[in-house]
Amino acid sequence: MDISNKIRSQILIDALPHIQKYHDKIVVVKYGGNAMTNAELKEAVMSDIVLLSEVGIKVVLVHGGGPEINAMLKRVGIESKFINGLRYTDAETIDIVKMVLCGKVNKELVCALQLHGGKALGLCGCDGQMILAQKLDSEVDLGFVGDIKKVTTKPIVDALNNGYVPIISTVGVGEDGQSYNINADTAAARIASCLRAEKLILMTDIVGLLEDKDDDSTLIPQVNVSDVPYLKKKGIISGGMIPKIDCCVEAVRRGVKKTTIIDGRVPHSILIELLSNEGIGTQFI
Ligand SMILES: Nc1ncnc2c1ncn2[C@@H]1O[C@H](COP(=O)(O)OP(=O)(O)O)[C@@H](O)[C@H]1O
Ligand SMILES: CC(=O)N[C@@H](CCC(=O)OP(=O)(O)O)C(=O)O
Repeated sequence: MDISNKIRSQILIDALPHIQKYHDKIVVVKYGGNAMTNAELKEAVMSDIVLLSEVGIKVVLVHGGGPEINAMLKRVGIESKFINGLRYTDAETIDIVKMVLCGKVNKELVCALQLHGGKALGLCGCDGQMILAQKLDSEVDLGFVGDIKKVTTKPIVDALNNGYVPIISTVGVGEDGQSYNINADTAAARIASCLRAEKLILMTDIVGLLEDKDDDSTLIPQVNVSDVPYLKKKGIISGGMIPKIDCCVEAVRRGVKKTTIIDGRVPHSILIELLSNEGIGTQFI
């Protein structure tokens, strides 16, 4: 056997225990950032998800779409406004959020996965009252930004049990029928914990949690959630990483076995993380 065949077969053999570990288990992937806007990376994510489903892993895809919402708001002459990382969502904005997330982005992902031979079912938090929300109570009024009151997992579980990959956009519904805009990381973490998922993967545009956010060589591969307050106090976790890490902590505390932040700029990062001995990014335990 030449060396390249040896490497090829070793990679496949290495995948076996990981496939066995995750077989029939639920893995929630929050999809966003570069991996969603770059066509090549998007293709890689779609084929990864189809591969994982074909080997019996129950993948749930929760997607973002912040940049697409910004672009559409710009087209209709509305300025995007963020407060503490959350979009100020007035009556006009929630309409655009619904159109973009539940319409355009969600259906594009459903079609893309199907083009790769997968079976996808697009859902938003309003479907089957999957994400029951209420107005987020915050110091500054954020309009129709929602706080998750309850997740009904039946539509997701039914889709999985029928062989579909549920693709979820994070617009929730209030008891009065009002739609609410929910941050996709937050929703993914809550959905993962309600599903008692084996794993939550948050894709982002950085290698993971870094000791020094400007130096990729300072990756922290594993974090115990009890160390997070210390890391925050030391100023290691800042900016956009704060809500992301909070989601990881919440997911682990609520029973998700493993939560990992991975670099969505790396092609096939989901496969490397799930099915190789290496793993990538930062894992929270
Ligand atoms: N310790 C840290 N390690 C990595 N990134 C950090 C850290 N502290 C702050 N950040 C910042 O957080 C950003 C990731 O958050 P964000 O841009 O909100 O992600 P996303 O758009 O994927 O939701 C990084 O690009 C980086 O600038
Ligand atoms: C309340 C709030 O901010 N909602 C987000 C929902 C989409 C999202 O989270 O998309 P990314 O993951 O691409 O950032 C928004 O309106 O942009």
